[in-house]
Amino acid sequence: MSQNPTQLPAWLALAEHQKTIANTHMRDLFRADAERYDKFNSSAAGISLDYSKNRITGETVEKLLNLADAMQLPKAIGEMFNGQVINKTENRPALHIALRNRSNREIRVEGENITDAVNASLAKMKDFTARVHSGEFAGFTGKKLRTIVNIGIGGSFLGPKVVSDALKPYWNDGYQLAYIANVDGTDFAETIKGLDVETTLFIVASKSFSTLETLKNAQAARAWFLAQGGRADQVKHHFVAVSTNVPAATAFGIEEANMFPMWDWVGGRYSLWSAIGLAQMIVLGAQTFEALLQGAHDMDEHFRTAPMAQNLPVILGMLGVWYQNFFGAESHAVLSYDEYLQDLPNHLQQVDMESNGKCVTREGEPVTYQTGSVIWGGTGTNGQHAYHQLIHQGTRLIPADYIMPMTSHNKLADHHEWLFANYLGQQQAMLEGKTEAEVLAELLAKGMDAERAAWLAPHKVIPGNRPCNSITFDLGTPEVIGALIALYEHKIFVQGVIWDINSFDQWGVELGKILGESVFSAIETGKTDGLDSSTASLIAAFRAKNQA
Ligand SMILES: O=P(O)(O)OC[C@H]1O[C@](O)(CO)[C@@H](O)[C@@H]1O
Repeated sequence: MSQNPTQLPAWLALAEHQKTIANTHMRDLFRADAERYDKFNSSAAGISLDYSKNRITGETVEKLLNLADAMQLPKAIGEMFNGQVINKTENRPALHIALRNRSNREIRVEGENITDAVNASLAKMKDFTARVHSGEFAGFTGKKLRTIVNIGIGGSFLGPKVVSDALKPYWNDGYQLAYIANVDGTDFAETIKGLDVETTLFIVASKSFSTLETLKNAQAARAWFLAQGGRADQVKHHFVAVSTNVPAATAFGIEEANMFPMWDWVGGRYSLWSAIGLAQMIVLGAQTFEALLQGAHDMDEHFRTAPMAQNLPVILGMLGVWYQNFFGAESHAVLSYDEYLQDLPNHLQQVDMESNGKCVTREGEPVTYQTGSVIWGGTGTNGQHAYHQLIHQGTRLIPADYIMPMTSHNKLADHHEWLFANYLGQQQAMLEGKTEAEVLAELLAKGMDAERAAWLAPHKVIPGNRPCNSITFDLGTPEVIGALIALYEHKIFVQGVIWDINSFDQWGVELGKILGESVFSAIETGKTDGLDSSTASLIAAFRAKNQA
């Protein structure tokens, strides 16, 4: 039997408590307590979290932690870290933490200490990286491989891309890195344009080696390689694979020596720390990649050992539950004031929405409450000239994480000061807003006549009282980026535990894949009997345009 969280006394206490908070404005909470910032602040692994600008009091935090306790969060954390089979529908543990287990703690899966296998894979990645750098592993004409093209999708693309973008200041000189993910010929065509076949290395990154998009793009890359003058027996100089599926990668023409392992106990969306990160290691260098792992490990250790009240993933996760389940919020914005982190919302969309977009409990019973939130976002200040209007004056409550490094890799005039000023200005607007009295006084002071001012004022009122977290760090170093991504991974886990769902399977994406295959065969044969009229008509229209 599942434990329905909504029936727990801890949940009911929160629901009661919410009624008092619902009528409290955060600006009053700040005015009443000069130490509010100090009270709702925590940091770990180079990341500081100021969560004072939330609709909470000390009592709220206590009650949220009671709920975490009642849902046995500490036990669940222990189970994940100890390698228990927590992904029950796929009958496997979820051990991305083992991929960055820098202290070499023993973690056993079916009796085997997987830390050894992880270290061996890392050693193989490092050796390969060194051989690419030195030119020992070279292209078919003997030239050094300088352009790395990662072919993969979902977790074999989004996480790796966040890492390589975030760590651009650390790239080795002379390397290019490109990604091909979509089964849209445009993605392939635009990426391949102008590449030099002699110096291009394709990494086929696919845990399953059966993902349609990746296989189609890998085949297209192989065809391109042959059309550009490469021979079939030279494919091995330009293609390597990261996969659990050795036979499929072998059938593609990749030598077993050039295959890098993956394991069933790593979910695709949590795999950037594994050999799925090979392209990043080549471009960044092994030392930087290991620093990324170290940062994630530091956050893991914090999550595993820190008391709940100071535990960053626990705090972030429980605040999310507070708004999604007790205030009816539907989405959560990730607003990064760091150009290097522009893809973070995309990555978190996959990690969060594929993990917690579930409507049954771990035991398969329908949930009676909201689970995963809609994750969206972008970079500041661009977002301020777009969706911030809705954040400030729309009808929906959208909690937001504002993320920013205190110092910049690219110091330019007073840009960073302005960026930080905007970072804080937006949060102030969310917190304080602007009352009707303030708006009126301003308009009248500007000389507007009283009737026009009274009419205009409601349009300019900003309600405020909209919650946000300030997440800061000194500089986007490899360690910090590792810790930041791990922080969100664990936040998602915390929420999955509270909602009693399995955050590590993804059955919802399977049906569309299967239906895509049957539509494909209908496109080829023209047989649409039994299909709904919309699908059948659109197939007919597509065939009419695409068949000679
Ligand atoms: O690495 P693979 O096996 O090609 O899978 C790619 C992605 O497909 C999914 O299974 C579903 O979209 C993701 O979980 C995964 O990251």
